[in-house]
Amino acid sequence: MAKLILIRHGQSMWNIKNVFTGWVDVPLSANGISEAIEAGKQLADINFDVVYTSMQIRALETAMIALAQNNSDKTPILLHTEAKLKEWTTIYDDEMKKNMIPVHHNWHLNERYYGELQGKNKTKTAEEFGEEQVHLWRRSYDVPPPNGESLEDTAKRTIPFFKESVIPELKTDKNVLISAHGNSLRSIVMYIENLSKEEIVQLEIPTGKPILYEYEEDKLIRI
Ligand SMILES: O=C(O)[C@@H](CO)OP(=O)(O)O
Repeated sequence: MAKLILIRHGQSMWNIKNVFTGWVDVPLSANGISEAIEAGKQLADINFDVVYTSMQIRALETAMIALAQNNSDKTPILLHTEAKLKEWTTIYDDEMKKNMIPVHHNWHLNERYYGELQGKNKTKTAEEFGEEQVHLWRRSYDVPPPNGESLEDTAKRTIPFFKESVIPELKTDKNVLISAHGNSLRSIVMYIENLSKEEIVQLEIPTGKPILYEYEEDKLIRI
């Protein structure tokens, strides 16, 4: 039975500083690296066939560090899409293909774009605009932060991508790892688990803790 694992990146350097990050490309903290190692140990016996990450370094680092703990002996290989890099990519023979895990990085999985809040301290922003307003910006489904994306806007890019790229892999019995972000993953979990606009407000996804699903008869069941 195909498995789908979602993981939010490990703690980033701006998670520690409590700063809105969104599309700012901040790396993992030392603690975030440890979280990715721990997650990788937990997933060590899953033989992954394909990996999807956002374009952001914290998600890529998390996937690669976690896979360094894997028992499968396959090599995760980042597939660049930029013209020159693609041109230089080797064509692998079947034997090599069996021993590699293609890693696709795609902006559709990027964190929710946080607009004018990016780079601002979360506590100070709540003091300035009020707890309630900031909570709406952070967790509601359809209230966008100033000049940023609402979760609904984020879902408009994550869900078509998930349906077009990830579901077909699961249908062909592939084990898939998605390494992404608190809110881009909230939109995906909302879709998979059919959560309402009210329920999604409550959903928090911690850093570096894998969420496991099994794909059976066109359904994803959390295990
Ligand atoms: O800053 C961000 O991009 C996100 C995730 O860390 O913030 P929030 O805690 O509001 O989901």
